[in-house]
Order: sequence, then C-alpha cells, then structure tokens
Amino acid sequence: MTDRSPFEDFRALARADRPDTAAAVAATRAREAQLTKPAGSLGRLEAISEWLASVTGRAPPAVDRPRVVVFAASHGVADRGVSAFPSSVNAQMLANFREGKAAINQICGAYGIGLSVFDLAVDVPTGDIAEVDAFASERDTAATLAFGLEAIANNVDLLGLGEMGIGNTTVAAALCAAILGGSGADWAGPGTGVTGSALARKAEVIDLAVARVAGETDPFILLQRIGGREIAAMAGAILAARSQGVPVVVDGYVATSAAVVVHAMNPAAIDHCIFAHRSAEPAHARAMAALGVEPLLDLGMRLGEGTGAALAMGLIKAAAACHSGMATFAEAGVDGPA
Ligand SMILES: O=C(O)c1ccc[n+]([C@@H]2O[C@H](COP(=O)([O-])O)[C@@H](O)[C@H]2O)c1
Ligand SMILES: Cc1cc2nc[nH]c2cc1C
Repeated sequence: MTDRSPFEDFRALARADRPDTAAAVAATRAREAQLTKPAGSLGRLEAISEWLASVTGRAPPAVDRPRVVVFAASHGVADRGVSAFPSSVNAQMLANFREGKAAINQICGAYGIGLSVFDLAVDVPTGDIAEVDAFASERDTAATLAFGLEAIANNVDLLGLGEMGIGNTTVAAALCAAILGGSGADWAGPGTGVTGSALARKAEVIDLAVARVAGETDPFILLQRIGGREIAAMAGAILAARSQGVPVVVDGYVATSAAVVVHAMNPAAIDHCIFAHRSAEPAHARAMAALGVEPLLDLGMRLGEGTGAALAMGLIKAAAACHSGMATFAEAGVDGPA
C-alpha cells in the first residue's frame, strides 16, 4: 500500500488542461456573423453560444440534455441558531422535491430541464464546524467529491448545480473567509432570514470555524474541515464536468462556495462554469468578484435549490437555439449591412 492522498485524483483533474476547442469557437464566431441580425445585437447571448462551443467543442452548440442536480445535506452547525429554520426542513424538502412541488420542480418543468435530487445522508449531520471538522477524514471527503460525478451521468450536456441544506450559508461563508480572507461579518448574511443579534452571532460562529483552521491553505483540506457534503459534491461535479467537456451553471452563494474551492486549486479549473445570478445574499457578489465572474441575472432571489441556475439555463437554451436555428443572411435572402 502507498500513502497516496485520496485527493490526488481531484488535484489532477483541477490541474488538467481542457481539450483544444479553438476550431469550434472559430466556427461559432463565423456563423454568428452570418445570422440575420445586426452584429452583436443578441448581446450576451452571443457570448453564451461561444462559451458553449468552447467548453463542448461542438459547433453549432446545442443543449439537448440539460439537468439541474440538487445535493442535499445537513450541518451540525445549524444547531447554533445560525438559520431561521430547523434542520428537519432538509428531509421535508426532499419529500417536496420528490412530489414535484418545490420551486425548482416548477422552473425545470417550465423550461424542459431534467432534475435529479441526491440525499447526501440528511439524517446524519456533519460535525459542528465551530468545534470540529465537518468530515471525519480525507477519505470521507474524497468519497463525497467522487459522488459529484453522478451529476453528469446519462450524457448531461448542460449541468445546473444547486443544493439544499439548512445552515449551509454559514458553511459557505466560512469556506469563503478561509480561502479568500476577510472576517465572519464580511461573509455572513441573512440566509433563510437571520437578522439582528442572531446575524451577529452567525458571524461569530463563522469566525470560530475559520480560527479553527488558521494556517491551513490546501483547498481540499479546508473543504474537509469546513464542509459540507453538498458543497463537496458540487466541487466534485465541477471537476468531473470539466474533464468531460460539460458546461456548468452555478446557482447562488452556496454553489459558488464550491467554485471558490475549485478556483483555489487552479483558477482555470472553473473556466467551464457560468454564474447564473447574483443572489440577494450580500456576500455572493463579493465571492463572484473574487472569482472575476459576472452573473447572468439579478432577480433578488435567495432560495438556492438550483432555482437561479434553472432560470439561467432557460436563457442558455435560448441562446443555443438562436445560434443554431436562425437563418443566415444568404439563406433568408435578407440584405446585409449597407
Ligand atoms: O445560494 C444562495 O444564494 C442561498 C441564499 C440563502 C439561502 N439559501 C438556501 O437556504 C438554505 C441555507 O440558508 P441558512 O439560513 O439555513 O444558512 C439552503 O437550503 C440554501 O439552499 C441559498
Ligand atoms: C422551505 C425552504 C426551502 C428551501 N430550498 C432551499 N433552501 C430552502 C430553505 C427553506 C427553509
């Protein structure tokens, strides 16, 4: 037996170059210029088509099997009063997803997007990160990263990442603070609706978690020590999707914290991700600024469960449909610019 780290495969994925897709990008750019519209008039939709081509290597880009994946997990830290809701909501919302009655079911239904929901043992919370590590071992953490691979099963060609986990805005904040710097107060926000003195306590809990890991810089070890399972699974899904040329749509603050972990391994390792929306959770903008990304939407949403991602995927589907379905000037007999 060697003492090879269980994280080694994920480190390799984070470091790997993506395949060369320059030909698909060039073909997409050339076709875009021929379509029946003034150059640039579809604005960011044109950039989305080019992004799809650059990630998938397909020209014209197509979205045939979009899917939102929701990872659900429970957090020991939720018992510290950092959320407006109890952890019992996690299992109850899983039942609601199964019944097709949550917001994410409706948005996916409206846009023809598949939905998978994974229960990452919501009956077993991870450790209370103010006092102990979230995951018991590197092996446990790596197993959950590996579970993220499930997200791209069955030839998913556009992946939306969402989550459900009472207390996880505290976990996301602690991860952001530990990786990007700043205090608990910089990264804390209302989450499900925490305000006033409870919000101040939430910031203190984040500070406790960050102080506990002081000096640690390895992003995967920080993931192990701060968690949680849904964030680890989303980080694993981001890495797996990149290796398979699957474009990823990142939802809100919590999903973005998974991207922060991957980005800390290698900034280029999130170059196949697009950020769906600016969550109303105030620190989400701060996290995206640190990643140097600009979200597609700003609708004042702060639900999680992949809802922002699903809305952005509707836009992305429309962008691909315009690019591949529109006639060229020559095909339609429309005069070009004078
Ligand atoms: O991702 C976001 O931007 C976001 C912002 C606020 C709340 N949430 C959702 O609300 C839960 C976490 O909030 P909290 O207050 O329990 O930490 C969890 O289920 C998330 O999906 C998610
Ligand atoms: C009801 C409810 C639904 C959610 N969906 C995602 N996070 C959530 C948090 C709560 C509290």
